[in-house]
Amino acid sequence: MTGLQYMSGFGNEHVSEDPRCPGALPEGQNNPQVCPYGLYAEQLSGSAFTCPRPTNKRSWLYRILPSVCHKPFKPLEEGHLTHDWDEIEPDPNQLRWKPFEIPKAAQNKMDFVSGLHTLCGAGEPRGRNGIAVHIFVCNTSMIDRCLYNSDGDFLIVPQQGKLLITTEFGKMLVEPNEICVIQQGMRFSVEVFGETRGYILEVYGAHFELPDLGPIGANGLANPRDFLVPVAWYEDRQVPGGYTVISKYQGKLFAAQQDYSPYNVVAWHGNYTPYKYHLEKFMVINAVAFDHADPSIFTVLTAKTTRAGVALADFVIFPPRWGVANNTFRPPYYHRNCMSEFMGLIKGHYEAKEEGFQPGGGSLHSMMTPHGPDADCFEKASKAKLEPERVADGTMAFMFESSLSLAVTKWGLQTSNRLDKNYYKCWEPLKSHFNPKCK
Ligand SMILES: O=C(O)Cc1cc(O)ccc1O
Ligand SMILES: [Fe+2]
Repeated sequence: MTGLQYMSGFGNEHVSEDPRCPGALPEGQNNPQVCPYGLYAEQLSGSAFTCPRPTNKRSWLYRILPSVCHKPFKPLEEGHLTHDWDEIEPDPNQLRWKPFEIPKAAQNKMDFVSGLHTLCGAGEPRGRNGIAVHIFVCNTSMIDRCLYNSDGDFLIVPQQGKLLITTEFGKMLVEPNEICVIQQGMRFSVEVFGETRGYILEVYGAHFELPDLGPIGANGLANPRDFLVPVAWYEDRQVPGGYTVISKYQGKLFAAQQDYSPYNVVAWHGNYTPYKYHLEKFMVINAVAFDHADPSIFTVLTAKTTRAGVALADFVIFPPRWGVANNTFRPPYYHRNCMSEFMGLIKGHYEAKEEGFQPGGGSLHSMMTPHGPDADCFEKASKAKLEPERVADGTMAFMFESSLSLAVTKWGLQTSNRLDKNYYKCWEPLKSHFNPKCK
């Protein structure tokens, strides 16, 4: 498991062959009349054929059988996925969830697919414009079944437990404080090693990119070379009982049977791949004179819309760093935003809320819903001696920030039973300090 190899670079063109079959990649062309080792050639397109070069994405897979060899798809009643954003009346309140419960394997075996729960989202996969935030909780590995998402890309944030992810491109081990992206159409299976939980940002109709750096320059934030891509790995495995290929298609799950493992890609090349990234590698930038900088300085990845500077969704982290700003209220400011802010916590505490916001839980501050530091944080930070100080050591909070107005699902508001009904109370003790006679 630890011996896994990766190739490095964001969005690069890679070539990879399983070392058991040297020369499996055709030389100089994609579709020879007969491929080396008798393999089938299959293209996986991640962008329209005609996209301009910087956004054109595709990979060529050389496999034992083409993916088309399967029985018909049938609806699969499993998990708690939805993109029905009208299940329940809208709720503009500040929302906070206690850690989502992971079932015990002895009582309720759940794998990555059956443990998917949609929490909030907007838009829809058919129009190729939207996002969803899902929580996954599981205790069992996916055995002889794989998932692919026809609707969009999954950015997966494990919070508890490692994920050993087998993909058509090879294997990746993704631990808490790492993230991975499995893009539209890529088949994958998740092995787990105990009670496991995490968050997923799904985007329909866009792929994640590194943010532009503007005046920061040519380096910084998430550096391209720190993104890791798996190397080709295959198994030539017949599965007489039936292997189940699950497709998330137009928001619903469908299952098709086939009698072989889909991880039969002996070699591949291209720039459309899954990848992972360790959040500790993020080169943090912060204010070094005065004021609190907007959290966009912490953007790891962005899924853009066609409106300049407006993200379908940004993945933003709050990493350990130095706080040194003078004459400044250093925690996040009070805020009303034309974007939606979903936050999660991988470990530790979040500086604006020492209590109540826990690892494995979440919060949603919807469009224009006021939010900011709780009363305790305000009082402390208004009086703190402003020395250089480590902020967020040993912690990792993150935000999915979207230009869409997110609806919360019935599971989120009711069935999960994790909503913190007292969240609003954390601001109640804030009192007026106004004194017109004293500046
Ligand atoms: O806690 C939040 O709401 C996220 C957030 C953090 C920050 O540093 C500044 C603005 C902001 O919305
Ligand atoms: Fe905010």
